Amino acid sequence: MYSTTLCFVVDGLPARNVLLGMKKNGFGKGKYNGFGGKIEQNEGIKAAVLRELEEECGLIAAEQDLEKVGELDFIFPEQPAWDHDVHIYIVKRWQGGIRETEEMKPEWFPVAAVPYATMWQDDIHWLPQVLQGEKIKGEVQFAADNESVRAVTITAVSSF
Ligand SMILES: CNc1ncnc2c1ncn2[C@@H]1O[C@H](COP(=O)(O)OP(=O)(O)OP(=O)(O)O)[C@@H](O)[C@H]1O
Repeated sequence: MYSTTLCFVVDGLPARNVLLGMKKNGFGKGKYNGFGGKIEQNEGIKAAVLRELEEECGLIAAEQDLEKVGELDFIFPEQPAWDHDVHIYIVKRWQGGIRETEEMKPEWFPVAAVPYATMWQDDIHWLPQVLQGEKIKGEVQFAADNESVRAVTITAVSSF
């Protein structure tokens, strides 16, 4: 099981608008998502969040501006090499401007128009709560197609 980060840039919490990126290559290609990726060996989680944020959309943030809002395990029973966990963060303050990169094409969405149909199918089970300002923990199990959700347990937590 490997570990990843996922960061949502918002204009406040509860959010009115959220920055998502269309992933252009690799795992999740063709889907909108927050910014993130694998945590490297000996890298701190927050350092990984900031590195991926800048690599994928050009924004620069500081560790003290990252708010942890979720922890999920993604389980792929038919493809166990894909099992991973994700540390989910929100950022409300940043520097620099958004730019399209080789990995992602960033785009702002009103929270009421988040394109869930073009995102990982688990997202609709927890991202609305996160954008409302809740913190969540849970596990998602994917079906044989490695896309549809077979089972999901999400619980609200008061802090991390
Ligand atoms: C299965 N359901 C899922 N639902 C929501 N988000 C998901 C996800 N599965 C992966 N994610 C996120 O997608 C990014 C992939 O990153 P990923 O391409 O693996 O990382 P990284 O950029 O280091 O890798 P490569 O350079 O392409 O190998 C990373 O933020 C990860 O948390």
